[in-house]
Amino acid sequence: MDAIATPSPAAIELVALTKRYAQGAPAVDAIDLRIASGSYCCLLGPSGCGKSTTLRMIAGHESVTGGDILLENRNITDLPAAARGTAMMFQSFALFPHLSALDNVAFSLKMKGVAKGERQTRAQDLLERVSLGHLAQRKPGELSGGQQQRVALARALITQPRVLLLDEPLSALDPFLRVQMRAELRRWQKELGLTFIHVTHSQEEAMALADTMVVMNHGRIEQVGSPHEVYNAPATEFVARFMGGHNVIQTGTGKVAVRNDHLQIQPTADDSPVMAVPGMGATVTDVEYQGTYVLLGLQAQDAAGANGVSVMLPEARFAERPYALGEDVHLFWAPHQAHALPA
Ligand SMILES: Nc1ncnc2c1ncn2[C@@H]1O[C@H](COP(=O)(O)OP(=O)(O)OP(=O)(O)O)[C@@H](O)[C@H]1O
Repeated sequence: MDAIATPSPAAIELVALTKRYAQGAPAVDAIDLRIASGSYCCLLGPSGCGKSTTLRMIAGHESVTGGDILLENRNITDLPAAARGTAMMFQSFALFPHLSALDNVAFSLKMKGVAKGERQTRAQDLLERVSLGHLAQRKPGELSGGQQQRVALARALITQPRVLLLDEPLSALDPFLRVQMRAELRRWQKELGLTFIHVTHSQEEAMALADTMVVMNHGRIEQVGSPHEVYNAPATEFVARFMGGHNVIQTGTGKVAVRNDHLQIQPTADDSPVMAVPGMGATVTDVEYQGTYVLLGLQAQDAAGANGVSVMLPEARFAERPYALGEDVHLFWAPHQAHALPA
């Protein structure tokens, strides 16, 4: 007997979800999205693209203008935040400064009328789980940024959510701690087996964390895919430019995106044939040493005219044959490394 393939229920499904604040373009414009259960999803995009509004609608902190939100096939669009099965972790952690870590974590159980003994036991268990059991009596001001983040996580988890929503959770931390806490978030998500939906404007953060990246622009979704898929085959010019590390080049048959480590250069004086592959002439305008590689800025003549492009050369390759400012070069790439972009 043939089994009918039914996709496993998405943790979260958005159907034509729309938010309009006032006249003008909607902040979120009829987006459709399925987020797999137990996955780490990052909503990514520039300021104002609608990613926080999307997260707040999922959380129930923002009303919906149109469309639906499903959590494991249950329509939660009109449910109050506390009844949805989601929990939110905020940028500044939003901990109560006058309460101990334990009381911060137990707070929502107190609001629900759970008896003191039980709520303290559950809060202590969660603090142990994030390795903070020994600091349960400290106030937030007596904890490091990373420790505060763990308290915030424990506080979000105490309601036993199916989906954890994180709004720029790392942006208040200094760069060193941010990278460290990023690894912790990823580890927690895997250990807990929960679905995380994390809003960020940082491509690097999304690439490091996500199973699925959702790149947004002007209230719409430009691309959904794994970091590898999005980085290696940007679907649009916006994605190619926003992700960075790509050049958008106008060829005779349309625009293509080529990663800057996939562009190759050769001195114009060198007679080795490069004509079989797409390419063009260019002049070196910038040489930036970056450690493991050297980033060259070039002014190239593509089909649309002068175009600034960048080429990343491994340090050893540059050392073998350094390029100087003002030098004329051939710029070329392998056809399979160019991704056609829609006009
Ligand atoms: N309460 C509000 N009232 C009116 N307009 C709003 C409100 N909140 C957001 N907007 C507008 O909706 C659009 C999307 O905002 P949103 O906060 O979702 O973007 P974002 O991608 O999260 O940006 P950021 O990274 O700056 O937070 C923006 O144009 C913003 O100005």
